[in-house]
Amino acid sequence: MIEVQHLTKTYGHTAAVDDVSFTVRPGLVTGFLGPNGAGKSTTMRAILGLDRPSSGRVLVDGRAYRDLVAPLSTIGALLDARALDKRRSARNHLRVLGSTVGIGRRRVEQVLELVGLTDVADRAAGGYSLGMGQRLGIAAALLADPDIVMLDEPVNGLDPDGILWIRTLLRDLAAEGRTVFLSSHLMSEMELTADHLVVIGKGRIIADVPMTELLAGVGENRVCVTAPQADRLIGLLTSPDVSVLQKAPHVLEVTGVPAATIGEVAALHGIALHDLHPATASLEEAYMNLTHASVTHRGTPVLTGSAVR
Ligand SMILES: Nc1ncnc2c1ncn2[C@@H]1O[C@H](COP(=O)(O)OP(=O)(O)OP(=O)(O)O)[C@@H](O)[C@H]1O
Repeated sequence: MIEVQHLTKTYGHTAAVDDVSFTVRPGLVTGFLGPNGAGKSTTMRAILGLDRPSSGRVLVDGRAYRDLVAPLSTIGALLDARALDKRRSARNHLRVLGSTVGIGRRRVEQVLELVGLTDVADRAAGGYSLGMGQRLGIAAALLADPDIVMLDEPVNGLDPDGILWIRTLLRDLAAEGRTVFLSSHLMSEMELTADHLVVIGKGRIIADVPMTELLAGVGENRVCVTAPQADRLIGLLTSPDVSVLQKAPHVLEVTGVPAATIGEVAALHGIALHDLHPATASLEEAYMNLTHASVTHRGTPVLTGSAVR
């Protein structure tokens, strides 16, 4: 378990993290989300004792990181996959890391196999692709078979096969009763991987909720309808309590009427429906709603056509 208690970290006059409290529980995959600069890495660094909190504290299995008896087998972490000696091979990197805590060569070979690096294990890590480097970082995090796994952007640079692999791995680790905590900007991937979410914006916690609860709160009361005669249906559904959004010529999103009622109205007027289902929100949509006010680094739309000239 990881317990973050009233954590504040300031750099100069700026609070990177401001009175943040949450608990990461065993047996679940907990996702850590937030816009760029929200404070995710700062929080993760504080968990590992790499940054000293300005106030508050972080406990890992009940102790501050520096007080852990066996830190590597308590929490395995990947914060920055590039932070390693680039001249060293993956095999040597893991052997050196393992030797500091009595981990033998057999376990090194096991994790190399687990992350799919056995074939390239003797090549210098400096020549690895981004995805291979990530795999090596994940191997290092798992080396001492830790109870808690914490990964900052683990899917960064992984190919589709690698993304599926890490998703399955993290879900399996949680199913074994371990604590899994990961950050990612890939909402679709987080939606498939995490059971619980902690969302941070401008250094403060915006949400600390089960995934199902977050998604249920957004999709409520909306129904997707596909009908070739969508225009006729709009006319029949229009009322002060109902809003109809035409998402495509034949596709409507209706709020305020149950799917069954829409089906009955359509049947009564001989309107064919090609599809009718309650809308489910995506994590991306829920996340955008939550964090809209907390985005500090926003791009501007690309201008096209006459607007450029
Ligand atoms: N060493 C530092 N010195 C000064 N400011 C820092 C330092 N580290 C982080 N910050 C600031 O703290 C804030 C939070 O940064 P942090 O890296 O924790 O965000 P993040 O959520 O991990 O962002 P990203 O998604 O872009 O990785 C940012 O405003 C950042 O500029």
